[in-house]
Parts: sequence; structure tokens; C-alpha cells
Amino acid sequence: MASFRSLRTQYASLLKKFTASSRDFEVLASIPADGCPAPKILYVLDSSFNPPTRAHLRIASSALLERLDPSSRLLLLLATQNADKPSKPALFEDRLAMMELFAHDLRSHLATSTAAPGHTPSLEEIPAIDIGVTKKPYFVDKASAIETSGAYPTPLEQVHLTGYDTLIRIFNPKYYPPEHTLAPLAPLFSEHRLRVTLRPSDEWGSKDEQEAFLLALARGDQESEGGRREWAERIQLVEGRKPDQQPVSSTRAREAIQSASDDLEWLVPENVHQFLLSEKPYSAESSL
Ligand SMILES: Nc1ncnc2c1ncn2[C@@H]1O[C@H](COP(=O)(O)OP(=O)(O)OP(=O)(O)O)[C@@H](O)[C@H]1O
Ligand SMILES: NC(=O)c1ccc[n+]([C@@H]2O[C@H](COP(=O)(O)O)[C@@H](O)[C@H]2O)c1
Repeated sequence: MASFRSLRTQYASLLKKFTASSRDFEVLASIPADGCPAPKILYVLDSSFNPPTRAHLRIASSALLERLDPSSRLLLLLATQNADKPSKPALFEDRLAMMELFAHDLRSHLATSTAAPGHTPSLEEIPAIDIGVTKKPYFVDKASAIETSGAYPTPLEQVHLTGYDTLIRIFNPKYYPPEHTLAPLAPLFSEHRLRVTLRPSDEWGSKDEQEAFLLALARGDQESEGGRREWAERIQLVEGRKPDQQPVSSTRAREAIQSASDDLEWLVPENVHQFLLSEKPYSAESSL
């Protein structure tokens, strides 16, 4: 693995070229770098990776372990423009460096996880992981930018890995001017899928309330806004943390960094933890 410093320099230069280009999506690196089979299915984890956490690790690994296949591919996608949030620290090159470290953490995790009782996957069985960037904030546009980029064979089914809070925002008509209906989502659900991790909280409701959203979509409750009932078949809901487990988020990891709390160790995976301790991407000087 390259040194932390050289990873940042490498991504700063790739990012500069991407920003200056007219491209909406680009794969900047792959792990392993070569020799991976052409993908038959593309899992996409779109995030601000600010920083990558163990929740991101769980979301990605549970999807990949469901059907461990070397011809699956995972794309870790950094959105340089967010639908709602202004850009915050850390620098994008630091986040890209952390995404690559996260990819190594995830591959190690997959290698030591048993997909089936008595079966430990070999490195060749573990899907390759791409590090990509997009300028598009909305999922329907991200999916189309990936499709038309030429980076992957076409057609290729994309499975977007999101949390419940993001599902709700995808279904908010406020993002789709000028009509403000859900009709623009049709291309996303005609070709692709969502795998949504439940995220019970005071803000987003209980597990039952979150499951009720999908039942209502399947009943046709959103048809008056353009949300078709058959889209529910293309959305899979999966369990998140257990009720006795602590909630994990990037916000919580940033707070642990600011307060120098030991919690950081269980909030983020190992290689990301080492990077945060060594490079301090959230310190005042580093974001200047
Ligand atoms: N603990 C979690 N449970 C379920 N989904 C999650 C969790 N953490 C992140 N996600 C999902 O992963 C995707 C990317 O997450 P994002 O980068 O916004 O993380 P975050 O922890 O919510 O960030 P922040 O705390 O900075 O707002 C989103 O779709 C989000 O819903
Ligand atoms: N309608 C949409 O497609 C939609 C709405 C809100 C957020 N998003 C995206 O979801 C991703 C995660 O968002 P947050 O980092 O705000 O949780 C970001 O890439 C953001 O731009 C998409």
C-alpha cells in the first residue's frame, strides 16, 4: 500500500484533472489495480466518506456477502457535490485516500468473514473495489453518468447501497423541478435497484415505521405524485444495527476526533483510523 502522503498527492492530482474535465463520473483507481473480471453487477456506495465509518463497512460487506462472487464489483463513489450539505472538511483528496484505505479494510473484512458456514473466501473470490468521483448530486443522474461513462460494460445492473434516510430523500419530490413529481425516477428503477439499510432513530422513525414506507409505495400510495407501485419490487430493505448496538455515523466519528475520544477506534475501520491519527485531516491547519 502507498504511504499516506503519496496517496493524498496522487488523488489531489487525479481530482484536479477530473474537476477541470467535462466528465460527470470517473473511476480514479481500482483495488486490485488489474486482473479483475468484467463486472456482471455493480454495487454502488455513494457517500461523502467524511470519514468512512464502520456503518459504511457493514452496508457494503452485507451486500457483497449476500452473494459473494468475483464478478461483482463495488464502486465507492465520492459525490463532490451534495444535494443538501455544503462541503465540509476534510479535503476531497483526504477523503479519496481514506476511501482507498477503507477498500483495503473492507477486503480484509470480507476475507475473514464466512459467507457460508465453513467457507472462508479466498482473495480471488473477493470482488474488486473501484474508487470513483461524480459531480452529480442526485441518484438518478449518478446512475446515468456511470452508465454512459464507458467505464463498465453495458447494460450493467447497478445496486445502490443507501441508508433509510437517503431513501426518503430520493423519494422527496422537492428535488425534481420543475414539475416536482417522482416521474424522473423512472430510469433509475427500470434498470437498477436500491438496497437500503434501515436506520432506526428518533429522527427517521422505528424499524416498523421505516418498513411501512415500502409497503405504502407497493400499495400505490405515491402514485398521485408519480411514484409507481412496481418500484417497490426493486427496493430491498435490510436490517441495520441491532437495538443494543451504538449508532455509527460520520458525524459521530468527526465528534470523536474533535474530543480525542477513544470511541474513534470502533467508529471507523483500522486503516482509516491510522490515517486519521497520522494525517489529522480534520485539524484546522489541514483544511486551510
Ligand atoms: N449507520 C448507518 N445506518 C444506515 N445507513 C447509513 C449509516 N451510516 C451511513 N449510512 C448511509 O450511507 C450512505 C452515505 O452516508 P453518509 O456519508 O451521508 O454518512 P453519514 O454517517 O450519514 O454522514 P454524516 O454523519 O456526515 O451526515 C447514506 O445513504 C446513508 O444513509
Ligand atoms: N434525490 C436524491 O437523489 C438525493 C437527495 C438527497 C441526497 N442525495 C445524495 O445522497 C448522498 C448522501 O447524502 P448525505 O451525505 O447528505 O447523507 C449524497 O450524494 C447526496 O447528494 C440524493
